[in-house]
Amino acid sequence: MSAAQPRRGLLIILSSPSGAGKSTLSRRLLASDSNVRFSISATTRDPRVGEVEGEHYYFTGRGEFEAMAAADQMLEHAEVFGNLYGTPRAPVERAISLGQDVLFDVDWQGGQQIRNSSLRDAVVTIFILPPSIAELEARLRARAQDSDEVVAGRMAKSRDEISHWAEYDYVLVNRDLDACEADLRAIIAAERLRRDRRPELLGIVNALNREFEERMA
Ligand SMILES: Nc1ncnc2c1ncn2[C@@H]1O[C@H](COP(=O)(O)OP(=O)(O)OP(=O)(O)O)[C@@H](O)[C@H]1O
Ligand SMILES: Nc1nc2c(ncn2[C@@H]2O[C@H](COP(=O)(O)O)[C@@H](O)[C@H]2O)c(=O)[nH]1
Repeated sequence: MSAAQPRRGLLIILSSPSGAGKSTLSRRLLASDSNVRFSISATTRDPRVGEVEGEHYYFTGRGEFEAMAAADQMLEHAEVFGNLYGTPRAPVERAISLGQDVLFDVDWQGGQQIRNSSLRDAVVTIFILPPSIAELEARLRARAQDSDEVVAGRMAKSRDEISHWAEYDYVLVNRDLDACEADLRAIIAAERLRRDRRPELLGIVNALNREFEERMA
């Protein structure tokens, strides 16, 4: 890696139907990997019990949210389950320019928008499947943070979210949490290696091409 080109962080995107385990996996990863930081989204949804402003989300009104989006301050934004959610752009750009990897918990619409953004070269997308629909519902109910009506709404949307699985680079099944976390770490380790080796590989390929040209001269 040359001094003129500092290593850029990865954008690691996690998507899944609601309740498959993105937040749980994110918490585990963030607790043990100091080079990953979480992208704190803005949302118009009401805070759940225990959710902290600026830690879990930036809780905003619709007007404020729409003004940020109109000012191009969001890397992506979408309506999910009747609320607006979006990723503030500046913290992500700052973190990756410092070489930190950024973890996103976003729905398929957010995943698509980030994958199509100017940062696409550094994006790694991972979709988390539940082992079954019955288990997905059981997890949403066991989390005990949403009303029956909200759980029903999220279950109704889960098929649509799952239909986007093949758009992702990697797909994991979160049956056993420890095993799924291990797979997630393995993906991140491999993607870091791929990014870190790229400058060296480009140098080697350039040298090989020069050699071809010398032989043809
Ligand atoms: N492998 C697992 N086995 C059993 N329970 C799990 C597993 N993974 C997560 N859970 C539990 O399932 C519930 C939902 O998980 P979590 O909140 O992480 O889902 P999520 O995908 O982030 O949902 P949302 O999209 O609604 O934010 C939590 O109570 C969590 O403890
Ligand atoms: N497109 C985006 N989706 C987001 C963002 N932040 C969260 N989400 C997704 O919303 C649902 C519901 O989240 P919850 O916290 O209300 O359970 C879930 O699928 C998240 O992945 C975002 O910034 N952009």
